[in-house]
Amino acid sequence: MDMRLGNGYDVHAFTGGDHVWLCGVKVPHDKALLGHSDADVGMHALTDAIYGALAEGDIGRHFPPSDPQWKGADSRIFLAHAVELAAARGYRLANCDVTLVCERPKVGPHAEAMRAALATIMGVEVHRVSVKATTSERLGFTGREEGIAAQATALLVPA
Ligand SMILES: Nc1ccn([C@@H]2O[C@H](COP(=O)(O)O)[C@@H](O)[C@H]2O)c(=O)n1
Ligand SMILES: C[C@@]1(CO)OP(=O)(O)OP(=O)(O)OC[C@H]1O
Repeated sequence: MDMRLGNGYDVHAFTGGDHVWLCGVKVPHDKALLGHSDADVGMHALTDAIYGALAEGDIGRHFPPSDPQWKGADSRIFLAHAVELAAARGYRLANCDVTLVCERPKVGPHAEAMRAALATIMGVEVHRVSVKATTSERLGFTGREEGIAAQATALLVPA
């Protein structure tokens, strides 16, 4: 079997609130992210990267936003499903890399907790998981702090 590479991208808009969920970590903030689920934009991008590597569509195909079952859902369900699907196809995660794009909140102080949370959900060692962040130099919707974007890459190898 070949190794398989996937990428994922997601955006969620800010709304009123006092925390955001990012890569499985509850980060205090002066806004929240809007979504059908808990709006964990980083976890959604990573989930899509794994589905992409498997050519298994995207998160909305497996967990339709029209389905009330997923209202307010914990995004760990989605990531765990993608990893289970990979295992069922005979693959395991070699490594993954997530980039969060936002001016605020600052991700650096939470990055190690995020790596640990994602590794636990996926059942892999922490060294296989990277989480990093960039601002967009105050440009565009992320620069205006209207929302957060996330991009992820995942490499699957035969189990
Ligand atoms: N939300 C963010 C954004 C950035 N960082 C850290 O700051 C560094 C500099 O950001 P630039 O956009 O100016 O390149 C970046 O490399 C991250 O280490 C962050 O922690 N949280
Ligand atoms: C995750 C799902 C679940 O219903 O809803 P949202 O939280 O809106 O997130 P999105 O990234 O738009 O992906 C679509 C859905 O699958």
